[in-house]
Amino acid sequence: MEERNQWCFACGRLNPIGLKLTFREENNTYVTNFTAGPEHQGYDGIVHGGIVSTLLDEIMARYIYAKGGNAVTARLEVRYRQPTPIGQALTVAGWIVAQRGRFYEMAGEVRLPDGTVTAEGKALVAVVDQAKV
Ligand SMILES: CCCCCCCCCC(=O)SCCNC(=O)CCNC(=O)[C@H](O)C(C)(C)COP(=O)(O)OP(=O)(O)OC[C@H]1O[C@@H](n2cnc3c(N)ncnc32)[C@H](O)[C@@H]1OP(=O)(O)O
Repeated sequence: MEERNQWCFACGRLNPIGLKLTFREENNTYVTNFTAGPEHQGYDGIVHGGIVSTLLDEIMARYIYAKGGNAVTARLEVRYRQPTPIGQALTVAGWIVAQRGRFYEMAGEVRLPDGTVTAEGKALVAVVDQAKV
């Protein structure tokens, strides 16, 4: 395992307050599962929008990282369709929409166990030199 970046807030195994996400690829889609707790909420029972945004940011950028690129998010847009509840096993998925040189146009979504999409993401992910990350 690579020793760098183990304190990533979203995926680092050493970060004691991180989300400790793990990932898999299914049918050209990058996927993680996450169950938010009260420490991740804004309003009672509702996942903080910044955490939802983090989940989407991570799934989209890390897909390009997993494919071997030093990926950073250049632009991120989140549509919060409905409140995302804590205490439910969320599925977060991201996929490539298009590639233009070293920029990837990405999309993603957060789903409840019943398939309801609570948030949608769009991102532009850039591949940069290793020295920059
Ligand atoms: C275990 C490790 C975990 C791995 C997964 C990590 C997931 C985390 C994801 C993140 O959150 S990364 C942190 C948040 N993102 C950043 O900190 C990125 C900060 N921004 C940059 O580093 C640079 O702005 C960037 C690399 C995105 C682009 O700078 P460049 O110098 O490479 O691009 P340049 O300025 O030469 O522009 C090239 C083209 O891209 C366009 N461009 C640049 N930045 C853009 C941008 N932000 N949005 C849209 N377009 C952009 C720019 O207009 C131009 O288009 P044209 O050629 O058509 O003129």
